[in-house]
Amino acid sequence: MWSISHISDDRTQLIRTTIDNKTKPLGALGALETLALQIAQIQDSATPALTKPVFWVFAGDHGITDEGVSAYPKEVTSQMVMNFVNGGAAINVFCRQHDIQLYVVDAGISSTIEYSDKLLNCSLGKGTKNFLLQNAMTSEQVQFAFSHAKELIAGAERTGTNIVGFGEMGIGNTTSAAALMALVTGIQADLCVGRGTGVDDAGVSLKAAVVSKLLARVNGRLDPVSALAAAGGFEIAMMTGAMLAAAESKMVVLVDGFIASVAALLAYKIAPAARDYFVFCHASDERGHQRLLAEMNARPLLDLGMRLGEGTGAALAYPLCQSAVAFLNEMASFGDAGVSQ
Ligand SMILES: O=C(O)c1ccc[n+]([C@@H]2O[C@H](COP(=O)([O-])O)[C@@H](O)[C@H]2O)c1
Ligand SMILES: Cc1cc2nc[nH]c2cc1C
Repeated sequence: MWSISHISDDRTQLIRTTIDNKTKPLGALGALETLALQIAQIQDSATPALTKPVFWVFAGDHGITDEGVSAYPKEVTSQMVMNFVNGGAAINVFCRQHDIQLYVVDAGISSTIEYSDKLLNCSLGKGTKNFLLQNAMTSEQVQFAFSHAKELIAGAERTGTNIVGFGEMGIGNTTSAAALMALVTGIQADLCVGRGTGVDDAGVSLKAAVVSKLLARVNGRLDPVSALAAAGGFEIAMMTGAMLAAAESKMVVLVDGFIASVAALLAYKIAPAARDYFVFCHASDERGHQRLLAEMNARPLLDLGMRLGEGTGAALAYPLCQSAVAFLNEMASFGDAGVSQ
């Protein structure tokens, strides 16, 4: 289904030399140098440009909330969707600040809402099933999620977008994400769960027990698509598909926090070359995130103690991508500036 090629190595030496010849001590722009090289490789160009950034916030409800795994009621998912539509959430603020186009996607929330050009209907159902009792969704729903996501990316590509970010909103989704992480990596349940929206120690233990029960129900590890069917969220399945589709279209993919990184892990397990297109934007405060990033050998750009989701960490990293491209294109070399090397 996916045709994703590794990023080009053709110009790597040329770009490295260009970066090293800029008027700065060798390596002094640190992670920004790695980022500039990655973007240049993605675009197979020594003079990359970022055009028409687009973010999507995928929202979905989770049957696992019946187990009391979140600090907030599940109604908050739909209420926050209206907040996104009205422009009042953190992600709205950061997208406005950085001129990023933002769309909200109903991936499968339980309430009925009015769709518009900014609130898109990709609903796969009125929330997932409680994954302790049965699979969260069917494998057909996973495939629908992937094809909806592919269409969203194709639409953005047609309008000239080459950098995208994905956020999510779903009360209960840190438990779903932790379950997916455990299912595809084999990492033990208590290392995958965290406080999410702010549960106490007993809540964290409950989440670990929920994930352990799920592992017992499905008899251990699963491939990424089966894992999504077993314990996924509609928004996580759609983010996974969108990351794969964006990699297929050679876009820069801004990866947000814990839940988005689980989607990135699934995408990477489905098509390892997709990893080349991922910019890991921030280290979330969610406990399993460091361990998850290590699975992908990822070093995040920012560490701000954030744990909000919505794509907020990714939006904050967008100007760093702009800076990386700008220094590569605009900084003088030692030769140009007459500075001794
Ligand atoms: O992105 C993160 O790292 C992150 C970490 C903790 C919580 N969240 C957000 O909080 C919600 C899920 O938390 P919970 O406790 O309901 O599982 C969901 O809407 C996520 O966007 C997000
Ligand atoms: C208010 C609120 C906003 C959020 N945004 C993403 N997850 C969230 C969870 C809550 C509870």
